[in-house]
Amino acid sequence: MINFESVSKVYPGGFQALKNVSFTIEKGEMIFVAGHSGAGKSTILKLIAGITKPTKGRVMINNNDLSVLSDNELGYLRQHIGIVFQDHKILFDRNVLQNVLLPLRIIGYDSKTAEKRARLAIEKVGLGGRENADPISLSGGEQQRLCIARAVVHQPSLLIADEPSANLDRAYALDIMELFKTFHEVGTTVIVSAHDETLMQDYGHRILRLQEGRFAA
Ligand SMILES: Nc1ncnc2c1ncn2[C@@H]1O[C@H](COP(=O)(O)OP(=O)(O)OP(=O)(O)O)[C@@H](O)[C@H]1O
Repeated sequence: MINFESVSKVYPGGFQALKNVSFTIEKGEMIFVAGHSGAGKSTILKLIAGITKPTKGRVMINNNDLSVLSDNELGYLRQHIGIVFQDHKILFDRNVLQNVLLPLRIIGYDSKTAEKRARLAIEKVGLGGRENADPISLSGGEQQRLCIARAVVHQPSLLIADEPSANLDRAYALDIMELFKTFHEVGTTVIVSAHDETLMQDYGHRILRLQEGRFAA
């Protein structure tokens, strides 16, 4: 369970990205974070991933206050989180399989198990057969699928995606949402942000609507 308790975030330079925000996300829930550019969506996701810390308030995951965890404890927690970043973070000097293998190498999987899992994840996101492709040869939608394969290859219990459908045609964007739905259906907690709320409407999941760092009325 994720719990934001009166969380504010002021970035160096003084910009207040979040203003006293409180909410709870249940284990196994799928939830959307909506809002215009600059509303604070990425800040919420980065706080959940422990990438940045609140200026005020507490971010709790399974009753652990992220601010007081040691680097080792945070590292352990992140092994249970998969993140799809807004800026992809694909390594273009490695092929599709090598990109997906990377998180497993970091966790320390043996190479045989790692390769088996990576191939399964690639298959799952619809990129089967493209294992040896250079990422640069993939379309935007396929690159996004590669990022999703890399985020889920270690079977995280929490999957966070920051604007995964940005820059994609509507049909591709909806396909990506469907893919997230399949992870939710097997019990993963899934948090997806987007500025286009129409992509979220058909799912019936909760939408956290942000406006200038607060929940919209
Ligand atoms: N590291 C930072 N330093 C200073 N200001 C920041 C930093 N990160 C974000 N901000 C500012 O905080 C505000 C909220 O940013 P955030 O990235 O959370 O918004 P967002 O809703 O995800 O927007 P977008 O959809 O454009 O990514 C923005 O005005 C942004 O410029």
